[in-house]
Amino acid sequence: MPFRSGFVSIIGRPNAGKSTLLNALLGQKLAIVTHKPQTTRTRIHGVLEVPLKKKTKDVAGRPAAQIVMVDTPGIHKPDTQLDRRMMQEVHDALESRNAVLFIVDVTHKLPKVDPNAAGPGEAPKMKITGRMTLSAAEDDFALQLIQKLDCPVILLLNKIDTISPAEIMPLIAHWSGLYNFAEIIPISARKKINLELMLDKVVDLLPEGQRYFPKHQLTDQPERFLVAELIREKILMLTGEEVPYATAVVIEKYEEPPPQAGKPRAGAKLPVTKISAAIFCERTGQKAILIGKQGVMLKEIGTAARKDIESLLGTRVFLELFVKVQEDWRSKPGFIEDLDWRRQLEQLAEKQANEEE
Ligand SMILES: Nc1nc2c(ncn2[C@@H]2O[C@H](COP(=O)(O)OP(=O)(O)OP(=O)(O)O)[C@@H](O)[C@H]2O)c(=O)[nH]1
Repeated sequence: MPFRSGFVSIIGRPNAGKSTLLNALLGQKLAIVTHKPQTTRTRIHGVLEVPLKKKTKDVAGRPAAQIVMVDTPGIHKPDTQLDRRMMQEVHDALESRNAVLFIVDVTHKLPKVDPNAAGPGEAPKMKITGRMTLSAAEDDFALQLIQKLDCPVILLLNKIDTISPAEIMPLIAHWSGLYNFAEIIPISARKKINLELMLDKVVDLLPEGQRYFPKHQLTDQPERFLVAELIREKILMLTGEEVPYATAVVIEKYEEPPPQAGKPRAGAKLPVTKISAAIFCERTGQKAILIGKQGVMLKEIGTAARKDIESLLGTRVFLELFVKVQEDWRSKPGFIEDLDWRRQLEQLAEKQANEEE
């Protein structure tokens, strides 16, 4: 069977489980996951190698494939310049895709379909009331987005580990009335339920083609930016209210250990990666929270992040964290552009070229 390849974007509203799905498929933590909405800020490419499944009497078989998965920020109504940037990331991720996975959280209450809201020939609109307002508006917004796409969309009903099987059928009926999905698959990203089935269906939708990335490359995002995300994840987990949303992390120094000749001796200490990172917040009050009494919070963030970074890099890590105030950075397009890891990568390359001249 000829090899297949293609780009597949994962979209859905905040907290639907996009990053959990990406990590579950890749078998490695690539995207940060927290219970707080809007954890993911930029597009992340995860490169997934899907092995050939031989056809047998009971199994339909599947060609081998490379799926470039694109995780996106949650679809939400933009309030700040940063939100607008995040939504631009979603739009970009939907450009020229082979397929889209639209993921919804089955624990959210269903919005009602309003038969009078749509004109003749238009897609049904949802009736949005009371406490469902925000989440339903976000699903509605997502539906409007996918209606403009010309690639197949698979609906993933995520978190089925939290509901009874009897509750699944009404959900399928509800969603199939709203859009002509290529497939509707109930899954649990956390418990890895139905992910193989989902991969079979995705590969089915891909064209024949060669790999976009080398076989063992897991992501297009260099390690130093994954490191920044791991630090941001700890801030999201350990601080509350506005602080996580007003925080950005920039790696200022990243010194990898020199390459080791030959295999390390048994019992030898691992080499050290030296990393300095700036944590930007918007106000001095937030800075005080991030540092904590006698630096306790910053120490906790650093210790937790260091452990994860060490397991990502496979080295020991010396991590220095600094907290800096950049007033209202979420409203400053220039600063937000500079935070984009692709932009930082360009700047680093320029700096390196200048140093070499
Ligand atoms: N019970 C259950 N929880 C899940 C499942 N998938 C994700 N979650 C949880 O839902 C929360 C949000 O998951 P994320 O993967 O960060 O969601 P996201 O859609 O990437 O969120 P944003 O980055 O905010 O857009 C986390 O607490 C996950 O552990 C699932 O299949 N079952």
